[in-house]
Amino acid sequence: MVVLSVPAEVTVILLDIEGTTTPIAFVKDILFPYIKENVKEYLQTHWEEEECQEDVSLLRKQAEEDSHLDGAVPIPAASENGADDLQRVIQAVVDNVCWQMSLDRKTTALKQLQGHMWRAAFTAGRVKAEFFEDVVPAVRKWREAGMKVYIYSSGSVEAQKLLFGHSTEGDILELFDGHFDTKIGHKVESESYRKIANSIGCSTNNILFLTDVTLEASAAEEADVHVAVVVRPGNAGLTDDEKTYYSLITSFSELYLPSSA
Ligand SMILES: CSCCC(=O)C(=O)COP(=O)(O)O
Ligand SMILES: [Mg+2]
Repeated sequence: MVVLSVPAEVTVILLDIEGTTTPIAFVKDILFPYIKENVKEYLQTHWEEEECQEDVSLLRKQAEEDSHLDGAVPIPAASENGADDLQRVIQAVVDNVCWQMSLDRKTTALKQLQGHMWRAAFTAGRVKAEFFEDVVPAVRKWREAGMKVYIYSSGSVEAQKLLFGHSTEGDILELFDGHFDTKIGHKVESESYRKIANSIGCSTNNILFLTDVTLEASAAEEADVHVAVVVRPGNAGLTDDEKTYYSLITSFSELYLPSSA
């Protein structure tokens, strides 16, 4: 087995979700279709609720920022002009969500609505999150060795908590010291990793970030965070240069912690 030695200065392991702890297929084949199939009905049922109105406002603001993009879908403001007008606005929100999802956008607005929609599916037990089999045993071992373990995903913190709280391995939320999402900044921006270190109360070089996306690894590395790229079945392929440049692991069990020896 290949072993990657974790530098002694590392005290925090920061984990991506999709493609790292969880198969991309679970997100693409279960979580995302749930949104596409249910978004219209969800909006119609919850439209009058404050949370739903906040989600729509955020999506409308994002749509304004996106107006220069090819295919962008504007969301008009709802007026008092009756049911037809309301249906027109709801349809625009649906089209905007579907357009963003077709590009796999990671906007905070999209992720916030998705998190709220998944709540019903997870809490009713209709969806259970899946993890690669090495994930839970490794996280337990790291914690026993004194590591702190955090999550950093584009999925909203609320969605992350649903995922780890309702999984095929039960509720494993207690295994994590905290969660970060795009509210702290995007995963392809170095500044996000500096802010995460600051929020945890450590230096960036105390963190090891595990992700499947090399753009994220590169941003983290620029902030002096240690990185390893996780290669899982179903993940996007890496170029030869990326394979040479990055430390690669195919299972969390390949990480060797000197402190656990
Ligand atoms: C509960 S997280 C849902 C997954 C998701 O929406 C997503 O965008 C995953 O992105 P990641 O940053 O974890 O690769
Ligand atoms: Mg990922």
